[in-house]
Amino acid sequence: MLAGEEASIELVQRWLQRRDSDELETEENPSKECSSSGSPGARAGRRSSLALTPEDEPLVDVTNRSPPPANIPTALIYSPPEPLELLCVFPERTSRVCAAACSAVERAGGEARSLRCARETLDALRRDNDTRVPHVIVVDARQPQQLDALLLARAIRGTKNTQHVYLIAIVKKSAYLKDEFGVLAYLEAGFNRVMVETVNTTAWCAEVLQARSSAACSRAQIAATAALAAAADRCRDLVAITDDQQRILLTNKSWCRMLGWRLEEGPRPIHEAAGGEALRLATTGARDWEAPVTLRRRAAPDPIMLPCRGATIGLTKTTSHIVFVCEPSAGEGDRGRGSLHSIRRGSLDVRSVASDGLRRTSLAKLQGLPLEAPITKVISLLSAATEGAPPSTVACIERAVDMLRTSELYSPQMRDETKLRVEDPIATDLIGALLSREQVNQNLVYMQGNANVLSSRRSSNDSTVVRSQTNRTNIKHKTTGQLRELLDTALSWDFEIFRLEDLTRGRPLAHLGLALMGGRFDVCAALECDERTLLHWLTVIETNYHAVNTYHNSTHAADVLQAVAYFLEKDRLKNLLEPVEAAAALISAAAHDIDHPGTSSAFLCNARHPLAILYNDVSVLESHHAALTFKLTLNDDRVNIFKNLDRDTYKTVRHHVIDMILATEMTKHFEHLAKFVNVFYAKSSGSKEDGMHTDEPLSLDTTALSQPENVLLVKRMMIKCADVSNASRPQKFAMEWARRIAEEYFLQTDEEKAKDLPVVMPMFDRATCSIPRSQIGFIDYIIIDMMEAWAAFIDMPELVNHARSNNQHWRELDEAGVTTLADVKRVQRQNAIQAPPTTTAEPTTEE
Ligand SMILES: Nc1ncnc2c1ncn2[C@@H]1O[C@@H]2COP(=O)(O)O[C@H]2[C@H]1O
Repeated sequence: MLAGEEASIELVQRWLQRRDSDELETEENPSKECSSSGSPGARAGRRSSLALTPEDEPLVDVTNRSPPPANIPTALIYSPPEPLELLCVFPERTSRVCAAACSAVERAGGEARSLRCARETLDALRRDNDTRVPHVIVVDARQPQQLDALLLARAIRGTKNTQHVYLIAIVKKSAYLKDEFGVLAYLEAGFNRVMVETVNTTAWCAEVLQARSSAACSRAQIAATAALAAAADRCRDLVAITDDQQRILLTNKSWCRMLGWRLEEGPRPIHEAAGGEALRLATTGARDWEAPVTLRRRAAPDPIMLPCRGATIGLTKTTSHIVFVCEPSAGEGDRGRGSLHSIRRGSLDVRSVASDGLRRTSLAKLQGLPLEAPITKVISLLSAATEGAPPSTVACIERAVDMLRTSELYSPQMRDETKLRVEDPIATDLIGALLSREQVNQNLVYMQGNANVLSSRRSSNDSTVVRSQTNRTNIKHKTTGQLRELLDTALSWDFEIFRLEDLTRGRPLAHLGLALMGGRFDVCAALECDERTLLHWLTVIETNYHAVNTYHNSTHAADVLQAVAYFLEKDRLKNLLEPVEAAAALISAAAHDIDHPGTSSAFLCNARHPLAILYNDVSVLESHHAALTFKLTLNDDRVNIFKNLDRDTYKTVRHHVIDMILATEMTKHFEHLAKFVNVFYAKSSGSKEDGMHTDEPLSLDTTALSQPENVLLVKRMMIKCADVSNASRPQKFAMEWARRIAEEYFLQTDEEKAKDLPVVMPMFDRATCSIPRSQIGFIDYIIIDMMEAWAAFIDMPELVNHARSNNQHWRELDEAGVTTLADVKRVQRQNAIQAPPTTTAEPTTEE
């Protein structure tokens, strides 16, 4: 093998290893069933994979979803048949399990050898590295005091040329069954599979054959990638490949030679080397482009400008790599080619211009497929409009098309973020944590043996189910005079929610739910269920909120339910929603934060909480709230408010409830808001690019309500606004909610520090955080825009008025030196906010 080839293979391998370790953070098993046997295999496929699930096949490319998938070189990925090589590491010389594995391999025509300790194993791997790397290594993990299997797996993975080796850990059945997430520690250490000890040779035979095939496939993929890297090395074009963060991972020899880089250089930001239009296109989400690039040479002061062709690669919707291929001019390459293109003055997005011959051919082929999405049509129309248009119009349209091609069409960048960052770090912390997932620290060092880093404040999912089924299933609703009087005001915006909390001894949801859902909105009629079932449902839902949470408890659920009920009474919604849709909205509100642990999704991801593993770090809490709502509802006929619905209606209600609960995820805040504004507010033609921040007044246009998908936007907006309506309530309520959420944030920070986890909102430290300033930021950046849009839609100006006046009040408190929880409590006391003690009403239980 040539020295350069070796270097590039090593580079690729390092790069694959890095990718693998990144993936470990995010691609764990989606379900418990998978975690025991199916998933390790699937994961093994993924560890070094360039592909390859059916939905990733090239067909995706033609649907014009962005970014485009790689043109996967499947022809390169083949695995020549080769005899199976097994290495067993068993401390016990006479192990019957080891004997069974070895005899299975011999039966399958392969070769097996066994070693007794980690040192021997690592020595053998290093010694035989180029000649005899086994396909499968089986490690005895049953006696940690004799052999530390996890340590050995890590060491094996750290050895050259072992990415494709299939690692199996052998455990005792009792250990395997003891902990459903126990396999995670093994997977993290680098094992592909955890297997219960067996002396059955047939079982071993099946196991090693599968493992061999997986190892061979993985080896073939690595070899194919190395071949592509070697091809790149032999090109005269300058090639660089970056990751999604625009850090250069791989460069070819021409790149290194011309720019003075070394092949083995680690990841570096592309902007250190390149600039110009090509970089702009690459970083704004274009899929395929040709544009000039400026490249900086280390040895020369002046940059060079070259034509560059590029592509954004991604096997899924997200970009994984960006490829730059820069064409050296005659004087700059090794040898002149004589047919070099001149650098284009303007940029050319290959896919947006129909004059490209190749593309026309493939388009012609694709036109027969029924795959055209509206966005494809829009892009085609815009591209057609460039024909014969003046250059400034072409440039405008090209820019618009670039933007349309990004997958983040509705996620505006926070233009004011810099200002916010400079002005107020507390607001930056809060808004950053609410709006982005980047707070999740993917590089956290895993705390070994502590896969179950549960918040001490949360109860486990399963235990909540049991609790809710066994307790209080037969509650009779008795209201005292005071409570009845209070519930009579349930449809006013200054409803005394905290008084309800007191009067019901922390069980406001069942009482308010019964009054609103059972009473005013007659959810029972809409769902064809009886009131007793509704009461049982409300009770179970309420029981599964954590009373210990200061904010995310059933009082918050009741508050959101009350806000949704209030909104539903507005003419616009009264005339819009069917009874069953109103019922779905109320159900979503009541259940939208069920089993909330009092910590954020980012916290759960950082702590590798089972829910984060289950939901792959995506919409963790919201997915859990929605799933648990249905689990609890369907589990028990006495609770099942949907039991009488026909199949179609049930499906509709389920769809609405899930959609609304998921809409409460704050990372999608601007996406939902932008969709709502774009659909229901007409923009003047002279407005700025994104319409959201234009100074032009927007005028309400409700004609789009005739389309059901737009009604969905209204429902999402309704629950979103209800969810954070606390900041648009009269001052005394807003203040108490702010105190409660701040306390919960502080507790999260305390817990993060205690457990040595990354701190999601470092400014939210109880000793130093200014609560008024957090509220000013929250209202300025989250509340005002949203409430303005919603208030105009449902004709409820007080939403904005309260938000503004609360903002003003927090500013005054800030100026007066109010900072901590104690300060806020003092102000509350001074204002006599808290209601005087009241006699409590008992919802009585009968069994
Ligand atoms: N008054 C407030 N101040 C700061 N953050 C808030 C306030 N009200 C709601 N939030 C945040 O907004 C989020 C909305 O979704 P969650 O209920 O999951 O969690 C909520 C809090 O994190």
